[in-house]
Amino acid sequence: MLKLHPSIDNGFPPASPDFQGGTLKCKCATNPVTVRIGAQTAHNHACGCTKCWKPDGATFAQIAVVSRDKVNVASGSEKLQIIDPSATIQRYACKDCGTHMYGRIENTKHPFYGLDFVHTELSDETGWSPPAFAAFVSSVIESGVNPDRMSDIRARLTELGLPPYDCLSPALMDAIATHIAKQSGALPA
Ligand SMILES: N[C@@H](CCC(=O)N[C@@H](CSCO)C(=O)NCC(=O)O)C(=O)O
Ligand SMILES: [Zn+2]
Ligand SMILES: [Zn+2]
Repeated sequence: MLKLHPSIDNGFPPASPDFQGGTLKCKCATNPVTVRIGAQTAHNHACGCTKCWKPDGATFAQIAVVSRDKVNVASGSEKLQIIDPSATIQRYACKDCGTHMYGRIENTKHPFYGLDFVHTELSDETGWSPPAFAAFVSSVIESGVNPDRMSDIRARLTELGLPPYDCLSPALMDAIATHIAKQSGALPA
């Protein structure tokens, strides 16, 4: 079977009603970085881009957003470093194991400002929002996936209930464009 991501390949449970979050833990056996997420996530998706963290051997990342005020580093903050300070999403990773613990947008004008990006499979809790689409699918080629595999990859994503897109989902792209149009004055604010 074509493997995309360990939390996606066998299907995924639905979100639990009233789920209140959980604790993300990096892969270090000792002194792990832990991050408390105090709310349910939204817009969970598989992401094929080169920037999102993927577990060993995975072709896709799984990534969701949550309000930045619900994200708190609980332990190991001294091990966190920003992978690329110039990136739109500043990804805080564990220096020792490389796991990305959260990604933060500091540009207050960005459509997603206020939302942090997190990988909920790093938590032991169940009940997180499941992935609902696949983003930046063509970008897996940038990581070395043979382009000849793309139709099988898209077919498998579709079979799993994750419509494949080469940027974000239409709903998110519309939300981004609406935000930009309101900023420019093309639409009323
Ligand atoms: N082809 C590029 C695409 C990278 C990209 O634009 N990634 C998106 C989605 S990440 C989560 O969905 C993005 O918003 N990136 C901003 C950032 O990473 O700072 C590639 O694969 O590298
Ligand atoms: Zn670690
Ligand atoms: Zn990504």
